[in-house]
Parts: sequence; structure tokens; C-alpha cells
Amino acid sequence: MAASSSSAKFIFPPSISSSFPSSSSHRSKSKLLSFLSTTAAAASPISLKLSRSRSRSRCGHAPRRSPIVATTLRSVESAEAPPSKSRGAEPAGADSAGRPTILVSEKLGEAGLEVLRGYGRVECLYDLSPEELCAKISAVDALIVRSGTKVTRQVFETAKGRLKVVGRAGVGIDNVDLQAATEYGCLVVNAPTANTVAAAEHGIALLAAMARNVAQADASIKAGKWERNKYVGVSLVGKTLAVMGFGKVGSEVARRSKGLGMTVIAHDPYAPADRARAMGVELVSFDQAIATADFLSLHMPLTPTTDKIFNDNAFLKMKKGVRIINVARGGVIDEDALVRALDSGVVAQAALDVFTKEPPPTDSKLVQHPNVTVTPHLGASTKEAQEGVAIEIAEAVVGALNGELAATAVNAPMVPPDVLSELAPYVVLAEKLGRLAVQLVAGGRGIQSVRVIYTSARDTDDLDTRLLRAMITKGIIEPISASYINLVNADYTAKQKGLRIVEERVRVDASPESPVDSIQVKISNVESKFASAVIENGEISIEGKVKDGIPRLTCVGSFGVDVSLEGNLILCRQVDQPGMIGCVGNILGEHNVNVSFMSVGRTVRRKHAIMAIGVDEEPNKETLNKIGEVPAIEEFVFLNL
Ligand SMILES: NC(=O)c1ccc[n+]([C@@H]2O[C@H](COP(=O)([O-])OP(=O)(O)OC[C@H]3O[C@@H](n4cnc5c(N)ncnc54)[C@H](O)[C@@H]3O)[C@@H](O)[C@H]2O)c1
Ligand SMILES: O=C(O)[C@H](O)COP(=O)(O)O
Repeated sequence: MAASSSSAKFIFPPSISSSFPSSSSHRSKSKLLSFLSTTAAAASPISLKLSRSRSRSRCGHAPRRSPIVATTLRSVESAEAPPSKSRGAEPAGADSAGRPTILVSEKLGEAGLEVLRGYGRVECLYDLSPEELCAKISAVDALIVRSGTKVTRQVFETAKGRLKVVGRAGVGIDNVDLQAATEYGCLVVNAPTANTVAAAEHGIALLAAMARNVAQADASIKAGKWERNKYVGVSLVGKTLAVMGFGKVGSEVARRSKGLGMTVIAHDPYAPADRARAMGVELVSFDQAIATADFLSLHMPLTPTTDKIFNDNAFLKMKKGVRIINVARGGVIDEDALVRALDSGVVAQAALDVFTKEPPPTDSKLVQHPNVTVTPHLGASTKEAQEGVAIEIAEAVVGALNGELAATAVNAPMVPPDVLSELAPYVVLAEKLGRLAVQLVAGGRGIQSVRVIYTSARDTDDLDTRLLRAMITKGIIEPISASYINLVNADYTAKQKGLRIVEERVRVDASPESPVDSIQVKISNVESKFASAVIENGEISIEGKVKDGIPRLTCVGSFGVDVSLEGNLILCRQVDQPGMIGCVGNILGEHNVNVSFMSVGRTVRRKHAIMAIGVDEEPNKETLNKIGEVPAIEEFVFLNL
């Protein structure tokens, strides 16, 4: 690739400008690559399937586990024994059956592991150091983590493009570098629902334990003391609880706290007020919440906005004697400020499940504070939640490896299943058009701008083109660069390469049954190796349609054709005269090249025509030269789709 990522222009390498390289290797790559995965046994060049609710039994259709995998698993997993680290004993990469390798770097429920084993080669290697993780990562297709594994930019860099999906077995994805994942085209999925109740229950457990000094009294009695007067608690009934972050966990905590007789208010800038109202919870501002609450329960994600949002300034505004529960993320609290607030009595007590650094230092003033109750990030740790999370993440990862668009994708646009199913054949068409258009470019100043026109009988707003745009980008970029494009990184990569995709939607009189009537791909300010593909305004222009579910090329420049977009294609411009089909057909036949279809389009009778010939095999140079020597053939180009 001549253009570096910092280059403003998208430039062709010389080899592309002069003659398009044989793309057989690329084609086989394309056959293997699904849209989101390199590992799925894709039936078509783009394996794009629906990810609806998936039952566990579906994984039974996957290849069976080989004895080698079973042996490997036994050597690194044991039911309750401490997980061992593999020291490179296992062979790297997919198993002999070509199944993907899935690395599980933290304890995952058995039911989820079973789902994974039904699909790929599973390695459970816990407590890996960052160096060990990086050493391993280029040999795995998927990585499953909980909150303890830091999936840094370096991990994606060292994966060298092999890592296709990171599954976070839980909610918080603050331990995954999402920007790096996106840049490297790696899908990140999480399991956002299965541990909600467990986290809410742990919040309530901490609330009650803190209010009644359960942990402190327990320690005291075990130390041989009997301190009934020291551990007088506070009641919950009638007190005001402010739920900070009224999402899944926050609203479950609110529901349960109301059952305890508490008055519940909430702060969440993004939560719908009617959902809160329906639960009898008033949504208030941040300042109002912290100034009113007797108890604060934290349930927001750790983001740049919420980082240390509970700081000296916030503690100053709180009601003296407030009690704080945190089962969200340690980083939302400035821990030094909390120690100061505890020492000054502004905060009477805190109950913390999460810490800025996990595990916290053993001499942490916060952890050692007598008014603080702590648990080691146990919010999601119930048997039920862990089984649920494990199944949820295993199915999401298997789906992603299969090329499905996961419903819990964190760094890819969500395309609703009904939209996806309708667009499936157009997705194939879009990539083929991109691939074809780029092969028509001979050079010039590099592709900088591509105009895509979608015609449809439907309202112009009624078409989600993100998938189609991504596929056109994939078709244009992949043949001429080492980049691997998918829905995750298409827009990012295009931008990096200075490629601007401008989309237009035009309403036409066609069947409203189809979401799209035609897709036109137009490239301006470039030279073409097939002048007939250039229209009056100087753009290379091609058009395709889906007919009977098959993507077809319907226009090259201003010539109408009708050929199926598969295999290889020869485009010839010739004098419109009898015998041309036979003449070219004979040359191909003599060289054992099978013609799959032919289509002729002409502008003016007996003047110029374009012949599009589909061929199963790639003709050799001699064959192509012979076609070029036919006097009536004015120009021709061989294209690989
Ligand atoms: N301790 C544990 O083991 C455990 C278990 C599950 C979840 N969690 C953590 O709990 C948190 C909530 O999880 P969830 O499943 O409810 O997520 P969620 O996405 O359903 O809810 C988060 C809510 O926080 C709100 N929010 C975002 N920014 C905010 C801000 N500045 N102020 C107030 N609210 C804000 C969002 O609008 C959303 O409603 C996450 O941080 C998650 O990682 C911890
Ligand atoms: O965000 C989450 O889902 C929780 O913090 C749980 O994290 P864990 O999977 O490491 O227990």
C-alpha cells in the first residue's frame, strides 16, 4: 500500500495501476473470510447471518471436538483446582479440523465452556501476565475475559489481525481498549444482562451489612469480643437512597430498596423519566441527589465523564453522615478524597465491592478504614449469574466467529435482524461492486472520493446503508491493501486512507418489496483501464442489481449489461458486428476456459457494444492476448470478482 495511514490520499501501488495482480490468493481469502471473522466455515464469500436468540443446541451442529483438544483441555483445566498456566505445551492456532482457537483468560462457567468446546479449540489459561497474554494472542481467534484481564492496544497490535472477537463475560468493558479493537477490526461483545440481578443483590447485601455493621461485628466476635454497644446500626426504613445510574442494576436496586421501605431517588442524565416514574422513583440532578441522600448507591459505568466523579468537591456537597455503596467501578470514586471524607465524618460509612486498582494494595487506607466494608469484586459472583454470563458470552462469541452480527456488539453498529435479513443479497452485491470498480481504475491521483447511489421505491429515509457502505469499502480497499475490513473498522479504515464515501438515495418507480433497486458506484478523478466504464462527467460508473436473489452487474459506464457477479469477468468493447460472441468464445474454448455467461449491451446499433463474459477459470496471458488481437475488439479488461 503506497499510502501510509497518515497519508491524506488513497493511492494505488504501481502494480495495481498498470495491471491488476492476479487476485486468486485474495479470492480464496475472501472465500474464507466472513464479514466479521476469518475462522468461520463460510458458505459464501460473505457469511452474514442473523443473530437472533440462539439456543445451545445449535452449537451441536458445529464440528465435534477432537481427541487432541480434549487432552489439551484436561491439561489446563480442572474443576475446582487452581487454574494452571500453559507454558506453550499446546500447538498454536486452529486444531487439525481447522476449528478456531478460543482463549479463556478468566474463570468461566462450565455451561459456557461447553458451548465453546462444541465450536472450537478452547484453552483456559488464567492469571496470564500482560507479556504472556501478548505472546499467546497471535495464535487465537477469540479471547474471553472478565474484569481482571486488561485487553490493551498492545494485545491487538500483537494479535496481527488474527484476533477477531473479544468477549467480555460481564457488563463493564472498561478493561478493553475499544478504540484499538475498532482500529484492528476486532469485534467486542459483552454479556450485559445475566449478572444484573446478582449485582443488585450484592448492592442490597452491602447496604444492609453496612447499616448494621455486620462485617465489623463478625470480625469482633471472632476476635473474642462481645461489643453490643459498639455496633449499633442505622435503620433503612424511611431513609432516602439515591441511585446514581438508573440502568439495569440501578433500577433493580431501586426496586428492592423500595421493598425495604426506603424513599428512592435517582440521578441518570440518560434514563427516561417515565421508566423511573413508573417505579415511583424521581429523577433528580447530580447535586440534588448527593445533597438529599442518606445512602448513595453507585451504578454508572466508568467513562471519562464519571471518572472520579465522587471527589472532594462532591463530598463537600453531601449530607453529613451519608453512607455510600459502590458495586459499579472503583474509578468513579476518588479514593483518597473518600478517605478524607470518612475521616472528617462527612461520609459515615462506605461499602465497596470495586476499587480503582484491583486487587487494592494491602496497606490501602481505604480498605483498612474501620468504617469501610469491602468485598473483592463479587457483584457478579453467584453460581446462577456466572452460568448465565458464561452461556451469554459463549453464544455471542460463537455467533461472531460464525460471521453473525452479535446483538451485544459493543464497537459495531447494531443492525436489526429484520434489516439484516432483507439486505443480505445487497451486501454481497455491494462488495462485488466495490471490488469491480477498484479494478477498473488505472491510476491517476488515487481514489479519494467514491459516490454511491442507492435507488429504491421506498422512502429515502427507510434504508439503513451502514452495512452496504461498509461492504463497498471492503470491496474497494481489500484488493489493494493489507487491510482487513469489516463492519467494525470500515469507516475508520476508509477515513485513515483518505477515502471519502458519499452516499445518495434516490427514490424510483420500482418494486417496494425490495429495499434497494440498484446500487451505483462512481469513482471520480481517476484514470480508467477500461475507457467505456467512464461516463460523460469523467466518473468510472458501474451499476448492479439483485435479481432473483443473485447480484448482477447491470451497467458499465453507459452500456447496459446483465451478468451474474461471480467468478471472473472479461469486459470487451467492440464494434457491434455479427460473429463477435463466437469469435471470443472460440478463443476461450481453445484454451479450456469455460464461459459461464455472456451479455452484450450496445449504445447505437452496428457501432459500439460491450460484451461481458463470465468465465469459470482465470485465462492465461496468451488467451487474453489473443482476445486483444481480435481487430474488432477496441479494448478489454479482465476482472476478478
Ligand atoms: N460489581 C460487579 O461485579 C458488577 C456487576 C455488574 C455490573 N457492574 C457495573 O455496574 C455498572 C452498571 O451496570 P448496568 O448493567 O446497570 O449498566 P447499564 O448500562 O444498564 O446502566 C448504567 C447506567 O448509568 C447511566 N449513566 C451513564 N453516565 C452516567 C452519569 N454520568 N451519571 C449517572 N448515570 C450515568 C447510564 O445512562 C445507564 O442508565 C457498570 O459499571 C458495570 O460494570 C458491576
Ligand atoms: O461489569 C461486570 O459485569 C462486573 O464487574 C463483573 O465483573 P467480573 O466478571 O470480573 O466478576
